[in-house]
Amino acid sequence: MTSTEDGEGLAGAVSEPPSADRRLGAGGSATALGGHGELPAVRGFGARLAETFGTVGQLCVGIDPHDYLLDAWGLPRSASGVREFGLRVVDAAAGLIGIIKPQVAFYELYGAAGFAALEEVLAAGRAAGLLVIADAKRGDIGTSAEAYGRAWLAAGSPLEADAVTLTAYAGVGSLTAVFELAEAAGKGAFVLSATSNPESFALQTAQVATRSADSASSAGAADSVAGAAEFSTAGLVASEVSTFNGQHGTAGDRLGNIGLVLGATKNLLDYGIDRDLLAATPAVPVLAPGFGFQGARFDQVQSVFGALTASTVVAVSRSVLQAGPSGLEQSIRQQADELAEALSRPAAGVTGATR
Ligand SMILES: O=C(O)c1cc(=O)[nH]c(=O)n1[C@@H]1O[C@H](COP(=O)(O)O)[C@@H](O)[C@H]1O
Repeated sequence: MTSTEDGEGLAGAVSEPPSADRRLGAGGSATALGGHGELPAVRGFGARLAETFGTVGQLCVGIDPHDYLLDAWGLPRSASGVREFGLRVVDAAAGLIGIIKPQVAFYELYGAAGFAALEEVLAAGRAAGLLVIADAKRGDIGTSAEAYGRAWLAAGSPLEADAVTLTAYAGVGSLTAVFELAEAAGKGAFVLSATSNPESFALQTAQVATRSADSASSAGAADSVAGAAEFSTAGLVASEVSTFNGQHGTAGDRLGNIGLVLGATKNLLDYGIDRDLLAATPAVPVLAPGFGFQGARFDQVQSVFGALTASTVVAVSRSVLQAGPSGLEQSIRQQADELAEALSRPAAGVTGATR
């Protein structure tokens, strides 16, 4: 009997079949998630995200305990400091907004004790009813990526979150097992496509050719020659994620379960991102960092994201966290109001920001 069969859960499994495809089967199975018999119908991450947008809005507060913020908050630069920092953000966010995004790097800094702190923050966020996006930016060849998926998304895993950020440098296909595991578990993932940092431009706008028939008819494709389509790297990632959502998920859900990271500081057209195609049902959920400290403003959301605006998680970290523990709640409330106000205005242009 494997540990998944005896109910210990995926995270502790030591002898499993070699591929997620085999584990999950065509439609997924409860065994893959450490359960028994048929997989119970789970609510998709896209559906849960859409509900959150409808009830508490699109703001996401990042939990990024930089050293200087720990100092300013009067907390030690240690695992107990980042634990306390994260738990205070969870307390302040609960009831005001619906999504948090702990930045794993600031916990990993403190090794095993940091991960123990992160486990507590993730659990507290989920217990408070928040959607928790673990910003871990994982990715690897398929078999290792699958283990990352289990670590961050499997029910009962110590690091269980509602969604995880992924990198697709090994190819979007290398993440298939994570996508399938996410779907089966009602979880989500956000794959880096056009990142907010200035260094991203050359790599993510580089043109790549593909002969994938699916890709050729999807987002980001430029003129094609004899079945080959030209994509930017960012556009290819977007296309493949969009294709996955189109072939999976629950019919009728407005949002797919697998999303993209698109930086708010970017002109998405420069990156080969076709917002209209990605917004077609099921729309690709977008995680959008880059507001505040990196320069983007809430009044630019509609111009940057266009048709994707209603599918976008608007993420802020330092610009909220700098308010300190005593001003945190007020700062979150204020930013949530400002964002709601900006999104309620009629859209002006759709050409995108310039940075
Ligand atoms: O995946 C992310 O969240 C992410 C992607 C990206 O393109 N740019 C980006 O800034 N991020 C993360 O979003 C957060 C931004 O923090 P602030 O600039 O303080 O709001 C950090 O945790 C980054 O690691």
